[in-house]
Amino acid sequence: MIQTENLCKAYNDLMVVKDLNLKVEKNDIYGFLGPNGAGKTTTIMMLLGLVPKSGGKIYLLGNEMKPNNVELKRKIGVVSENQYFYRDMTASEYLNFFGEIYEVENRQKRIDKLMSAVGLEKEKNKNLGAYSKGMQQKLAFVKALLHDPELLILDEPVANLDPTSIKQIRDLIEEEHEAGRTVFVSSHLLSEVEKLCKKVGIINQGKLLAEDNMDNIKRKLSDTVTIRTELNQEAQNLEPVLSNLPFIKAFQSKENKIEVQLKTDRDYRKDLSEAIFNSGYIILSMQAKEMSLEEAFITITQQNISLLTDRGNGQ
Ligand SMILES: Nc1ncnc2c1ncn2[C@@H]1O[C@H](COP(=O)(O)OP(=O)(O)OP(=O)(O)O)[C@@H](O)[C@H]1O
Repeated sequence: MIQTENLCKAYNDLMVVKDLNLKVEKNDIYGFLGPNGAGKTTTIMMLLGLVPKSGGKIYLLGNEMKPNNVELKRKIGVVSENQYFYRDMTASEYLNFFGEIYEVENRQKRIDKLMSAVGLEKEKNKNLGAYSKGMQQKLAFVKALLHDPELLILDEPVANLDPTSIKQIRDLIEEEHEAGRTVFVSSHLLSEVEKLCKKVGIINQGKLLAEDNMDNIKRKLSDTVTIRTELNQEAQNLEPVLSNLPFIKAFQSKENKIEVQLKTDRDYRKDLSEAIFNSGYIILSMQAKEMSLEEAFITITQQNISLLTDRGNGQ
């Protein structure tokens, strides 16, 4: 759906995107992440043909992207940080204007459905000049989806939104994804990305450092997983038993709760349960404390760790 090969961008002598090899598959919801100034917006602008690239290739929907490829652009829906609106038009006039240009079938029905999905059904006759930032952003979503694009490219799509609106947009993205759309989304709101995206790409200083599904990224970053277990009685005799097991790297207990660090070369939870049970304890609950996307993001970007060495792309 989106593939870049050694994509580069230089402003004067400064390389801000360096040999970027992205791969977004059909029907992915792909989170494109990176610290401020990492090169996300520049990359998105190049994908859309709005900023010329300095080198490399871009393929969208299987075709090489050329800035004047109008047919290809029609298959893409875009929400960017700064949208331009005609302030004197009502939302309804604005959407009908674009609906006509895109030749959207059942236009009014589609507009009504999308406006109601983002909670703007009662605001459709209001002038856009009177729309708040959040309302403008939701309207940008409606416009992006109006023509049934195959690919959605979203740059900070929920930046101005309140929690209820964020959920409306998340639900809408999930619904559109289930209808077969591929979604490429850049956002600093990592809790949202974590809820929405299966796969993420992380860039830092213009270079791709990681591109994988979230679980693989977390696993690659950590050689242990923390398991918290609650037992039916105080864990006083367990330490000598568990500390001797080769798959346990650390152990601590307090009253009837224990916390162990398990190796991650395979899933050792069954082995742990058996060892605890054979020592005469009953497990009341067991939880894995997962690394959050935020922890993974900070580790990768602050230490500039590349998880891509196995892809042989030299990054
Ligand atoms: N028109 C421009 N001229 C010169 N340098 C630019 C221009 N646009 C962006 N840059 C530089 O390119 C780098 C990447 O910027 P970009 O906006 O792509 O980052 P970003 O990852 O989207 O950041 P943020 O999360 O802060 O929006 C930054 O160092 C920025 O200063």
